[in-house]
Amino acid sequence: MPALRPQRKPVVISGPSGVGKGTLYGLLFDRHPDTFTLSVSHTTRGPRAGEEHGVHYHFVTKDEFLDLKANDGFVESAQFGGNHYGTSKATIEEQTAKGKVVVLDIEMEGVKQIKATEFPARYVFIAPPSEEELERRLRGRATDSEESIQKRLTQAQKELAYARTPGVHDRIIVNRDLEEAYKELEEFVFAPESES
Ligand SMILES: Nc1ncnc2c1ncn2[C@@H]1O[C@H](COP(=O)(O)OP(=O)(O)OP(=O)(O)O)[C@@H](O)[C@H]1O
Repeated sequence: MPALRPQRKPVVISGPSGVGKGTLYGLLFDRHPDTFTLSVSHTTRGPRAGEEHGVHYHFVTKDEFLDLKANDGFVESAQFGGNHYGTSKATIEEQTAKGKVVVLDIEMEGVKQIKATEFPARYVFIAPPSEEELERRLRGRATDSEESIQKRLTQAQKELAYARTPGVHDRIIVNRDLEEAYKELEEFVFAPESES
């Protein structure tokens, strides 16, 4: 690996569901222990069994969430199934201050929101080799219903179209061969500022 220290600017990773984002940054975390950390979101939903406050999410009340939002405390936020979710600026700053490179796994609307702020970040999009292969991976994962797979594929088309907009992403990585895609991601996150 390069002797270079990674830049500390947070890395925003996006891409369609099932493309392999989690697999790729999981490898990054395994192979570079203590270098990276996944951003911890805020949510108003209740914790599920085994979920810990401050580890999986910052669990907050709706009032706390809305207060933080009104005070411009989030780089991005959204509502799903009646619950609020958001990435707080303070959380990213605290994690960065601990010496970690914060990785944010964010969907397209969140990417648009972060890009509309002055928040310093590097943007990488993970693309599938083809829509057929994306469908194969979603099915192979065997975690989704048919309806959910169809929804994810429709959403994927929108994400791929947005990702083609010039200037949105600093790097687009096609996840065909996992090791090759991993090498590209590693090279991107370790590149000196001027190159990324
Ligand atoms: N290069 C690759 N070749 C073949 N299969 C892959 C590759 N990368 C990832 N996969 C497989 O594709 C499936 C989806 O990967 P993963 O769950 O990491 O996607 P994701 O983008 O994080 O999805 P989500 O956004 O829904 O969390 C997994 O079963 C994973 O093992």
